[in-house]
Amino acid sequence: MPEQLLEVRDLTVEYDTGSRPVVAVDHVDLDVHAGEFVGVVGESGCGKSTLLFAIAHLLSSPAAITGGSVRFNGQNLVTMNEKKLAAMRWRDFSVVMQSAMNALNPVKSIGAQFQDTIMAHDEVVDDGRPAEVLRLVGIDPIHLRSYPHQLSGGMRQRAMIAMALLFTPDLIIMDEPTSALDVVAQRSLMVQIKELQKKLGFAVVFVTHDMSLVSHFSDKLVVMYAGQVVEFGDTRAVFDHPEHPYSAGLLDAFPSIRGPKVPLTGIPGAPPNLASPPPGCRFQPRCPKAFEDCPKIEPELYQVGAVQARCLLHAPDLIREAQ
Ligand SMILES: Nc1ncnc2c1ncn2[C@@H]1O[C@H](COP(=O)(O)OP(=O)(O)OP(=O)(O)O)[C@@H](O)[C@H]1O
Repeated sequence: MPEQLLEVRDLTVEYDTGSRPVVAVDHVDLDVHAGEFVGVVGESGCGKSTLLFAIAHLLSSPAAITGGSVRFNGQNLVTMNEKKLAAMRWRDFSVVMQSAMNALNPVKSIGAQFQDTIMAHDEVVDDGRPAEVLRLVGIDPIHLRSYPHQLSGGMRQRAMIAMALLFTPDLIIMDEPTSALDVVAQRSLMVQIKELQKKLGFAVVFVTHDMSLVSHFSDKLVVMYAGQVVEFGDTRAVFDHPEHPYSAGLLDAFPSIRGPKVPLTGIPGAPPNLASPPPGCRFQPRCPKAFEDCPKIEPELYQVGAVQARCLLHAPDLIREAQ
């Protein structure tokens, strides 16, 4: 078993809205091992981005971590001071956000921005490193002299990934890094991220709406619903046999590129307001398998074979009662 890199325990994040807080991340546990590719999926508003921001300690008001820990290489990022965190960001873990390509400074060349990142750390970096990381992501190093507007969207996104690789971190956190690109550019960037990951050995936590992307690229899958993890396990196991009706619904809502043509069903209704989630299981108002206990009992994450699922269908006590 590779070493444990990231250990998230009981992590809770709330947005202070003045009235009832919005609990966007609710007691989430997550383990990431060295070199692993973990996909995080779920509908819009289920807390995926908030979880990533919380892990990287990049949340700003009105969001705040109200409980839990994020241990990275054994150190708790939640209680770490900003100076220590700043030294770790880029060097030990980097973050590539959804609109990363717009995160580049428009009035500075790519090379100058790479230098700024290097200068912000005490690490000694080889002079040739900026050119090397650009080459790694398939961009001619001549573009170190280019300004962001001189690059295409895909190239800017690649440049951000190159920046994330400057110090070869142990972990790269990515929030839909390919969503602004066309399908062809999206695929080629994903293939490249995967190849780099294999070559350089970093772990990835990757948020996406796109089930086909995670099916091809991630080792482990986290399915989130209404701020909670509802299923976690090997991607293949979840795809072959989803144990939570929400995971099954998500899978049925996406077309298979190569598989047989089947009608897409989708999930009726919409995710709940996280300031006042429904009682019991949060998915029960939309669940095709809901039964009388579902609005009454809050399910835990139950071990079901190789995966974990937050569904009363797998609650050991209820299964025993039903027998
Ligand atoms: N500033 C805010 N104030 C109050 N609630 C917020 C705020 N920002 C986000 N939220 C709520 O937090 C929840 C989680 O949002 P988040 O952006 O993390 O979800 P997501 O799964 O990443 O969505 P998407 O896929 O659309 O990016 C949502 O219900 C959202 O309404």
